[in-house]
Amino acid sequence: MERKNPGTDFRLDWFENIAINTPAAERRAASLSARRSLKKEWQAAWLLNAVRCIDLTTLSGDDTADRVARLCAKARQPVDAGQLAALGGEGLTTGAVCVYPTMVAAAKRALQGTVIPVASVATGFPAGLMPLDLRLAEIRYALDQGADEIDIVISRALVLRAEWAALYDEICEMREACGAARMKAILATGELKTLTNVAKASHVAMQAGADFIKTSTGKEPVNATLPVSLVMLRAIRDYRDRTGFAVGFKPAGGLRTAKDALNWQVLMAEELGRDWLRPDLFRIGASSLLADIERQLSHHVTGRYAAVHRLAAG
Ligand SMILES: O=C[C@H](O)COP(=O)(O)O
Repeated sequence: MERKNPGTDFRLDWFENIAINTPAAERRAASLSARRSLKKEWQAAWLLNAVRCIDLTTLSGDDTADRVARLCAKARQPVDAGQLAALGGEGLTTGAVCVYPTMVAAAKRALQGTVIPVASVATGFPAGLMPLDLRLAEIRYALDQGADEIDIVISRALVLRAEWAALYDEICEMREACGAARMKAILATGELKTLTNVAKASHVAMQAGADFIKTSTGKEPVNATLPVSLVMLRAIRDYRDRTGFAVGFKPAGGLRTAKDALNWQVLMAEELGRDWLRPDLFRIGASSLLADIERQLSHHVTGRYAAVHRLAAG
């Protein structure tokens, strides 16, 4: 996957005066479903779109090559073929799979013959508490194994100490190590304390050349939330207005229900427009979301068959 965001010089003036009004962001996020209800007949299409944007993930201490192979089989055919045909979604795959660096080779083998990218976490995921040279070496290792995309973690301490230039320099080095591979910067928002920090870290990551900004590792006590996502999406919009570059967004961690998949897509559409709802600009990082989407899709298929039978019966 080719990267798109060349980054910029460090521009503190683009974000130093940002101050996010947390209650206002929370109110806006909380009123999402009241403002936008998706028509039932369109829900299956939105759910299928969510599937093609999923980074199907396994990041467990007991991962094995066999588990990764099963995950990849699911990525190739995420929804029952009969259901997909009934809904007009033939050929659908997930957006990518996401694994630890030592599982990349197994994932590449299992995905041979497809164009499904393999994303690898790196840089000492999830905490990132390793010397920088080791974190950079891990990126190079994952690429050597065949990773197409790299999900880096940022140093939370640099955010908490407001060392923005140091954060920028570190992410630039990671960006360079990633070469042509798409780089997603995990902000670990649940550990950044304030929404203002989330906004500022988003700007720094984009200026340093992140192709995506991602909310969470899935390992923090609080993972993806709608208020955090709202703030990140507005930072993406601001960066696009200043530079012309569209940076992608990846909510991740704790997204488990079809309703989550719909809510996050509606938020994206509201803040950035429907054009952003495609795998090169939107991914959902999730290990267990697909099961609920499948369940909900099967209701849509059943509903459609019931309607056809009613019509046939006359
Ligand atoms: O990047 C993806 C996350 O680690 C997935 O988190 P999850 O297991 O809560 O879905």
